[in-house]
Amino acid sequence: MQKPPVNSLNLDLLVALRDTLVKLEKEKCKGMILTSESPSVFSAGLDIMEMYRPDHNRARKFWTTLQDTWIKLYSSPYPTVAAINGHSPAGGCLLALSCEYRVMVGPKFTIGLNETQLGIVAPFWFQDCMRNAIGERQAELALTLGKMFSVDEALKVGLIDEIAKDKADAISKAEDFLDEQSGLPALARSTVKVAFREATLNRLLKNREADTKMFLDFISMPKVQQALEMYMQTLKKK
Ligand SMILES: CCCCC/C=C\C/C=C\CC/C=C/CC(=O)SCCNC(=O)CCNC(=O)[C@H](O)C(C)(C)COP(=O)(O)OP(=O)(O)OC[C@H]1O[C@@H](n2cnc3c(N)ncnc32)[C@H](O)[C@@H]1OP(=O)(O)O
Repeated sequence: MQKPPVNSLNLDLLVALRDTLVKLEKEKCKGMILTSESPSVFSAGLDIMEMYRPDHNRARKFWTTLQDTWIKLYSSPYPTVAAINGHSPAGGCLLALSCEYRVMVGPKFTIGLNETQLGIVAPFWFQDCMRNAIGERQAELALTLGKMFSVDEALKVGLIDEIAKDKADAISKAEDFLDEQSGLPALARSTVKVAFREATLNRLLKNREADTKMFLDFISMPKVQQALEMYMQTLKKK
């Protein structure tokens, strides 16, 4: 990802990500490493400006493109690794959680689904991804608190799989994971992957329109708009 300054996921970046994932699958990609060009941010999550005083049609397109991107990434037949070389809050954490393996550069960055802290709610499929990675108990704690994990905490709870000392080390560890996968029969590998992920995927696939409506209704609430405005101001003042 290369959208300065913080790889916030706006409609344009989501379209680019989705189209890349479609292309990789078509071209029978053997494996993908998702990382960031920024030295300190993997992705700042959803672009707040897409949710603040939105145009209804654009907001709908934004959300359905996010759903498409997640479905493609989460169900990709080829192996996927997130080389998390910077902070990874909210939607950034979702991208990392949707890969099969996570290597994060330590020690100073943070990762987590922090939505509760912002007065918004992580959608059920964000929550499912966290639950699948760290288990029911830890996911409930993390999501109710909107906890941002340090790299050490993330490893301990199973949110990431390995710590790297810098980006090059993270890429090298990610390549080791892909090398290991490349020795396996591809169809057997992807069938097992999709079987593990099917229930989570189907939950969104069967409820896409309801999920979209919930998002649109949620961001139309004056209280949510107020919370987003205050949050944007805090970020800008900083
Ligand atoms: C009741 C029923 C409910 C049902 C629920 C149904 C639906 C749910 C509805 C909605 C859910 C929506 C889900 C949202 C998930 C998200 O992803 S929300 C986004 C959360 N992201 C964050 O909280 C991260 C915020 N950013 C940061 O913490 C920091 O920027 C950083 C990533 C740690 C980097 O810090 P750094 O110091 O390097 O940079 P700056 O903070 O100075 O930022 C630079 C620049 O970028 C702007 N910016 C940062 N983050 C965002 C963002 N997410 N979107 C837009 N813009 C962002 C920041 O304002 C600075 O701008 P500048 O001052 O103009 O340079």
